[in-house]
Amino acid sequence: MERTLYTLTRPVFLIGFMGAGKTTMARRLARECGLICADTDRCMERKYGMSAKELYEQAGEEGFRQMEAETLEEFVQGEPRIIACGGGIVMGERSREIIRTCGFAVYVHVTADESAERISNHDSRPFFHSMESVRSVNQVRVPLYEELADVTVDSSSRTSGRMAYEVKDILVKEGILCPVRK
Ligand SMILES: Nc1ncnc2c1ncn2[C@@H]1O[C@H](COP(=O)(O)OP(=O)(O)O)[C@@H](O)[C@H]1O
Ligand SMILES: O=C(O)C1=C[C@@H](OP(=O)(O)O)[C@@H](O)[C@H](O)C1
Ligand SMILES: [Mg+2]
Repeated sequence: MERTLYTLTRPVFLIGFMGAGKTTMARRLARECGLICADTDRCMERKYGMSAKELYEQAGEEGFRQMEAETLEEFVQGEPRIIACGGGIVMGERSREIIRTCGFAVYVHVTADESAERISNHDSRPFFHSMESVRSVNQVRVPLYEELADVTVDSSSRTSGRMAYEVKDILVKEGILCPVRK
């Protein structure tokens, strides 16, 4: 039996705190629907030859946000795709503008505590040196995620597979994800 393939009418941005499952869900959703997916971190890692955390440490907050904005700009110029954004992308004004004006934003919600439980290697992300730091960074960002969100999905007690189905349904209902053939 042939599966249904889909096309996107607009780029879809997955936003939310580290550990929300944006990267995992973007891949699942893309595989499930036959779509292209992209990840700001993976793209920057390929381009600059180092991990996102190393890039963050080397470029600093401002430099890293600038690189993210440039990456988003490239993504939105191409064919619409599912875009897993780095958790701090909302700290960049240019990135917020792109997310607000160029597509549909799905806020994948996770609590700071759940995020810390999921990320087994705390050395792989900035800000994970203490729970106070994780909580305070999250607190600053939540209003920005909420402001940009076209829709919010809760990742608590849900597998990435279930989340991908939930987001797929939402995107179909919103007319953003359209079946192309049986
Ligand atoms: N829905 C989920 N429930 C539990 N753990 C998850 C879920 N989605 C992803 N994870 C795990 O959490 C960690 C971070 O996932 P990732 O997709 O990299 O998140 P993000 O890109 O939002 O930082 C990974 O170890 C991943 O396997
Ligand atoms: O929140 C942040 O500032 C960051 C989140 C990470 O992405 P994920 O949200 O995909 O983990 C990555 O961009 C980098 O380590 C910085
Ligand atoms: Mg990610």
